Amino acid sequence: MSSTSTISNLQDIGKQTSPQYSSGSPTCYPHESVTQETTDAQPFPAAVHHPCADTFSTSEEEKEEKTMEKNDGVLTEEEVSSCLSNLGHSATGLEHVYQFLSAPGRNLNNVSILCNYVHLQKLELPYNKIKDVSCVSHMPYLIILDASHNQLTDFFGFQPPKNLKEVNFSHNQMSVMTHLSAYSSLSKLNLDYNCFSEIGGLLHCASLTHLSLAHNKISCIRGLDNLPIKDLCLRGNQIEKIENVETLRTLQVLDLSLNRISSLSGLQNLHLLGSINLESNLISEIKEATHIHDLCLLRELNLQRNLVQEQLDYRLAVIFLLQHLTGLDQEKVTVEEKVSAVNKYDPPLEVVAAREHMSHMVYQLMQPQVIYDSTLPSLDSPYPMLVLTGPQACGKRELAHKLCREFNDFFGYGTCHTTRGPYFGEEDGSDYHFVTEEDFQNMIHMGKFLQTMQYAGHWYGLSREAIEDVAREGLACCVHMELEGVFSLKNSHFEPRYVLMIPTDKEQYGRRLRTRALYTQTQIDTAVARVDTYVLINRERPGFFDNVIPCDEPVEAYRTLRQVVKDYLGVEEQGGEDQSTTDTPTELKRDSLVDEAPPAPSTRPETVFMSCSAPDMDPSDHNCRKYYNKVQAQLTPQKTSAEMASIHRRQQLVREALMGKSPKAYTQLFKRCVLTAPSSLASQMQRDPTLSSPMMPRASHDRQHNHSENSSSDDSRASSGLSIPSSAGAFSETAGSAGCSELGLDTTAEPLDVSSLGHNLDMLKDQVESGHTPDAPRPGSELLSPGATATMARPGSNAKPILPPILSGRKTPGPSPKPQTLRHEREGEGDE
Ligand SMILES: Nc1ncnc2c1ncn2[C@@H]1O[C@H](COP(=O)(O)OP(=O)(O)OP(=O)(O)O)[C@@H](O)[C@H]1O
Repeated sequence: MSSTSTISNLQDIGKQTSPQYSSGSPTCYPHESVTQETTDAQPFPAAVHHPCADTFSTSEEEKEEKTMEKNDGVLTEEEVSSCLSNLGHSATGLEHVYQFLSAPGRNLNNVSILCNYVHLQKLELPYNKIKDVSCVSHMPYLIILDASHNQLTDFFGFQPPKNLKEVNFSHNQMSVMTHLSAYSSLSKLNLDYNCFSEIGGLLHCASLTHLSLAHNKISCIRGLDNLPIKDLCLRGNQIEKIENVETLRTLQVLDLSLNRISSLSGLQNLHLLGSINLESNLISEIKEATHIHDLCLLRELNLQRNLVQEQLDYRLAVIFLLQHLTGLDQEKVTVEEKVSAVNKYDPPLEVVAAREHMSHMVYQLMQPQVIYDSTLPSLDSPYPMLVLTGPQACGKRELAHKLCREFNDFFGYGTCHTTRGPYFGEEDGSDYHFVTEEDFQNMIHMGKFLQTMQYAGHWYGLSREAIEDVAREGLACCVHMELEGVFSLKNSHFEPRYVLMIPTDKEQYGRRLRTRALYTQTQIDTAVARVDTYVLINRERPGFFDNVIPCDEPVEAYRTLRQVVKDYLGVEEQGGEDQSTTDTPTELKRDSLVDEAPPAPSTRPETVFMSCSAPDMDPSDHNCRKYYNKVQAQLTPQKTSAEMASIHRRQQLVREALMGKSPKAYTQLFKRCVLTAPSSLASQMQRDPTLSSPMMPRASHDRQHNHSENSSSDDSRASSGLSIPSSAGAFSETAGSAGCSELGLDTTAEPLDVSSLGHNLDMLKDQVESGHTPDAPRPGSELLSPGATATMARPGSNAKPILPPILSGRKTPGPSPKPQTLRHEREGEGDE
C-alpha cells in the first residue's frame, strides 16, 4: 500500500466521504449535552457529529463495526479509505490529496497506520479507545486535531505539526500539562474532562485565544499570564478565588461556573469582558457586583444558583450596579427593569419630587378639605411666587429677606418649617418655623406641606399655609430653597419664577462656608459639589430656571436680583438712582411697558385681572381690555409650542363640553357652575369684586376657610376648573365631597344636561363660535361671572404669573406705599 493519500493511489480505493459524517458541523456529544447545556457559548465548535447521534446505525456501518472487532481495534487501510474526504490540493500544491480524515466511534485503539497519511489537514478520531496519537508527528500540515473521548494519557505526545491550530483532547485521562512551546500556532485548546490539577506549559502559545479546562481538578488560576485568550472556560473545577487573570487583557468570555468562588474581586481590570458565567458558586453579597461595575462592555452575567440570588431586590440591585447588562441569569434585562432599578437606587430629582408630591397630595386628600383661596390655581393669572434657589449658604436667604424688605408692597417672605435648631440670631417664625421632628412628621401626615425635603439630616418644608399667609396680604410669596424643592414645586399648580443664585468661584464659596463655622467638612464638600449639579441642570434644561445670577459678591448679586425683579414687576426707579444697597422702600413707578397709553379708567371697580396693572380699568371696556392684553403679552413669557398645544387642547375640551359632546370633566364643571352659582348671584358678584376676588380683601374674608386647595390641578394641569367664590358657597372643582356636603351641595357629578343650561348655553355657544373660550375675560357673561370675577381664569394654567400681585389686595393695613405713577398719567399731568 502506498505511503501517501494522493489521488493516484486513493483512486484505487475509490472511497470518498463517509456518508454519516459531515465535516464542519457542530459538535454534539450525547453525554456532554447535560453538563454543557447551561454553558452560554461553546467556544469550541468542533467538527464532528457523534455518529451514534444520527445515522451511524445503518447496516453498512454495522458491517464496518463488525470488521473493526475482527481487526481488534486496529485501523486498516480499507477503513481509512472510507473515512477520507475533502479532495484538494496538497499543501505543496503539487498533488491532489484527501485533506480530512474522520473516524469517530469505531472502537479504534491503534491508528498507527495514519503515519502514512502525511497530507491530512484535519484529523478526527473521537469516541474511540485510542491511547497513542503519535502518528500525528507525521502530519506536518495538520491544522485541526480532534482526539476527544479517548484514553489518552500523554499530553501532546507527538512532534508538533507546526500549523496545528485547534486541538480537542477533552474526555481523556491526561493529568499533567507539559510545555507547548513549539505550538506557537495553537489558537483553540479544549482539555475538558481530564485530570489536570494545574494549568501550565502555555507560556509560549502566543496565538491561544480559546482555552477550555472545564471539569478538571484545578484549584488555582495561574500560568495564563499575558496570553491573548479571549474565551476562557474553567467550569467545574475547585477554584475559590479569581486571581492571576489581570493580564488577560483580551478576555471577552469567562466561564467560572461550578466552582467555589465567593468574590468577584480580580475581574475589575478586564475591560473587554462581555460575558461572565459564575453559576453555582458561593457569591452571597450584592456588593460583589461593584468589582465589575466599571466593565463597560459587560452584557451577560450569570449568577444563578448563588446565595446572592436570595437577597432582597437582588435582581434590581445588580441591574442598577451593572447598567450595561442586557442579560442577567440567562434572562433578558428589560428596559422597565433598568428604569425601576435606577428609580429605586438613584432616583432622578424629578422622580423624587413626583413621589414626594404624590404623598403630600394623598395626605392632604385624606384630611378635611381646606381651600387656600388666595392661592387658587388660575390659568391667566396664577398666584405669583418668587423662588430663590441655589446651594446652601450661597446667600439666597439674606437676599430673599432683603428683597421682601425693599419690595414690601410686592413680596412677603414665605417662612418654611425646619427640624433643625435655630442658629444664633435666627428667629422662630421669621427665618423658619423651628419645629420638632415629631411635629414635622405630623404636619406631613396632616397634608400641610406643599413640598418637603431632607437636607443634611434635617427636614425642611414649605407649608400651604405659609404661602397662603403671604397671599392673604395681597403679596407675592418669596421663598428660598434647594434644587429638590424646585423640582417639587414644579409638580404643583404654582408657577413661580425661579431665580438661581449660583457661586461661580467654588473655592471662594467653600471659604465662605468655612467662615460661617456652622458646617462639618463633609457638609461643606457636599454643598460645594452641589454647585455642579445646579450648573448641570441649568445647562441641560434651558428654561428650568428663569434667571441665573452669580452670587459670589452679595452686593452685586442683590443689585442684579433687584433689577431682575423690577423687570418682572415692570417698574423702574424714579430719578434713576440705584438704591439697591439701601433697605428703604424704593419709590417705584410704572415702566413704559407699552407706548400706548391705556384708556381712561372707568368708574367701575377694578377686577382682579386688571388689578396688577395699578390703574382702575373697566374690563368690559374693549380698549381697556386691549391695553391690558398688550401689557400681559409683554410680561408673560413666550409660550412654548407644547404649552400652546396644551392650551388649545383644553380649549377644545371646553368647547366640546359646551356643545354637549363630551360629558367629562368640563361638563361636570359647568354643571357645578350652574348648580352652585345662580347667574343672578354671579353677576352680582361680578359687579362687586369684594365678594369674589380671592386676591383682594373681601368683606367675607373672615368666613370659615373650610375648603380645599384645588388639588386635582396639582396632578393634572389639563384638568381645570373654575373657582367659585366663597361667598357663593365657595367650592373648588376638586374640593372634594367633604367640602360639597358641608355646603349642602349635590356632589354627584352627572354628565351635563345641555338643556339645563338654557339660554346661558346658547350664549356660551355663541362665544365659543366666536372663538372665545368661557374663561376669557368677559365681564358680561353671567354664567361665568363667579369664576370670572374670582380669577377671570381657569385653574391649571401654564402661564407664568405676572408679578406683582394685587397691590390693592393688601389686607393688613400697613404703611401705604407711595402710589405708583403711570407714565401716561405723569405725561398727562405734564400736559395739564
Ligand atoms: N422647604 C425647603 N425646601 C427645600 N429646600 C429648603 C427649604 N427650606 C430651606 N431650604 C434650603 O435648605 C438648605 C439648608 O437650609 P439652612 O437654612 O439650614 O441652611 P443655611 O446654612 O442657613 O443656608 P442658607 O443661608 O442657604 O439658608 C438651604 O439651601 C435652604 O435654602
